[in-house]
Amino acid sequence: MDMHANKPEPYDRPPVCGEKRAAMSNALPYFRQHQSSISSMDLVAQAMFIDSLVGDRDRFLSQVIITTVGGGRVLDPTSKQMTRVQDQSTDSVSYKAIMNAYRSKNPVAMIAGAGNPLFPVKPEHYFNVLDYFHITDIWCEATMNKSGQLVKHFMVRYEKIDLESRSWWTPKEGAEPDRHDVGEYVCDKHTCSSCGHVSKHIYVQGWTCLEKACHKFMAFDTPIDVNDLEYNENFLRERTLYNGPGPKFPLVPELPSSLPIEEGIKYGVEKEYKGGIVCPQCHFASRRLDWTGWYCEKPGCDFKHTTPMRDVSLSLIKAENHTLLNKKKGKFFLKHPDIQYGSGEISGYEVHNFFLPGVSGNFIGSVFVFKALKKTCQRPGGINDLYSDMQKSLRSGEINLRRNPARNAGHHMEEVTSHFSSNIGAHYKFGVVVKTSCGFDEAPEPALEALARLTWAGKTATKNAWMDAEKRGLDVSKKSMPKGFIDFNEELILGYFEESKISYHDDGEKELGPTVATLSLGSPATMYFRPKKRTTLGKATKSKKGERQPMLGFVLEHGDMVVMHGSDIHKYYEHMVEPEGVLRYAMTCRYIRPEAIPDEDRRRESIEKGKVPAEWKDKYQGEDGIGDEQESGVTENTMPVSA
Ligand SMILES: O=C(O)CCC(=O)C(=O)O
Ligand SMILES: [Fe+2]
Repeated sequence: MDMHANKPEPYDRPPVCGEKRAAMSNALPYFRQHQSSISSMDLVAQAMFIDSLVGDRDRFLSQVIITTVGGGRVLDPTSKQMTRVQDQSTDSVSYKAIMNAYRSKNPVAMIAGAGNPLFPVKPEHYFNVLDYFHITDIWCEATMNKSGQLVKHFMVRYEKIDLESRSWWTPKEGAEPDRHDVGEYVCDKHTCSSCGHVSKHIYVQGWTCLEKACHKFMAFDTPIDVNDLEYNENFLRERTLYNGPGPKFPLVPELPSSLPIEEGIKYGVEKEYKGGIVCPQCHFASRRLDWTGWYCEKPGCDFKHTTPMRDVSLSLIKAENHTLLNKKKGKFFLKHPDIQYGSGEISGYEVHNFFLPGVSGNFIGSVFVFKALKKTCQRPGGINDLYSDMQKSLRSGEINLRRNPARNAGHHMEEVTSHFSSNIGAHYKFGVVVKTSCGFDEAPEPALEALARLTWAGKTATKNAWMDAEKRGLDVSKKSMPKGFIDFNEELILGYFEESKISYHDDGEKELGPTVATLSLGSPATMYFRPKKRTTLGKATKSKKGERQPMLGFVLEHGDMVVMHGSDIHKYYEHMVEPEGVLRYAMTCRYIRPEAIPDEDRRRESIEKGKVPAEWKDKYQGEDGIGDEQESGVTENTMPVSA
């Protein structure tokens, strides 16, 4: 913000400001796009973000803003600057959205970035909502680029709709500059004798036809340098009577309401509760980072907004399951022929096992899906009770989940994960850094209950994978899939609101042990595995990026557990999970090898916090005591070899 150091203080504060683009997009319905400068709905511009890309004829005045229509520039490899090498197309989404907003007189919210050198005052934050504007002019002009090429591109003139109140981005001291009323100045227009097109007298150098197809386009009476064109003062001073529709959205949105939750219509985890808010105290845009509510992200502001959360009932979960299974046409598996498959029943679960091939002809890992039978969910102390305890622990704050930076941490383009998370036990980082909240000795009971179940599933899967492989004569990698099971020392709890998901990733930090086990609670989800790009596995998608089609996919229902056994799974494959419903939890246990943690303090802390209290270690032994004699009993009649 140094470039603004000598600028005056603003007259007022912006209606909305912020430091993160995502916070602005989350909080403002008219600015949903996370990247481009124009936000549109149904191809009509709703908001325009003006930041560092400004041209010589851009203006940032009190009531008028002139910019180029975004897009069409390319990076010049020598100057490292964005430049135009060809005429701007009228096919771009930006052009169409702006043209449609012009034709329908749609109000456009202007948002200015602190990267804009024309900012007339000193902005306090990076993102600043100015006001609603309407488009008064769109015209084509030509400029000479650095290579001496004449290129045509489009300019837009925006005028503030409310000409009465003083613009906040004018200097605090003195009268409002460039303030004019409708009718005070008029910019003259002329009709082209050649094409009949009417153009305003925009440049001080003289009138010219602005119809880009006309042979008199940009032809002036006297020879001029197109790069030296200046605006005719009357073009800047003219004010236009606005008679278009009112804005679709208020500039400052209201806080999400508790009413639909209290009235039993909503649960408080629907997508509208994952959006951002604008702090009514300081106008700062804040993201929903915490499970329990919104906490103003402006340092020093203590505003918080929470809405209640109702328990998501099992009957809703059942209905969601029904919808998803219908969509996936029943019991859904996507299985590539190179994947070896077997199924059976173990101790209250229907079990499906998939052996994943590596790149040298053998199998490098197994994915076990333990599908909980009805009685496994319904019995006292079963899955349904655990689900209900989870909801209680989250409501009370005993478990606190948070969304953490996934990309560009600390930068104004920072993006956080779609899900909320919390870590227990050893340190585990997988791209996203989730601070360890506590050790297992102080962990909340639902987390320990999940750990006990996952430990059993992990042990059962590890053992069965080998027995099954031997029985079927499959060549499996001993190195990737060790025979013994190593007790877990870490648990990651994830919470998904409606429309949250975890995109393709692998779990494989170098500290990661060979077994990863996840328990699903609540809304159903689909899980997919696909080979990584640089492998020779699977089939390519049509996308140019070289991505592969998924080789394995299945539905995860309430109470199901997935065990991935084999470190090379994370080397050759990535997985993603997409819930279909309003509320889902996933508790994942891993073994983090302390000796591989480079930082000594973290290593020591991981050893300490990763210790599981003895009473929880082998607490769960499957259902109905069937698993009591696991050593001999489980595998006999399970895992029949099938297609
Ligand atoms: O939500 C899930 O079931 C899986 C989550 C996951 O892949 C992870 O935590 O790494
Ligand atoms: Fe994962």
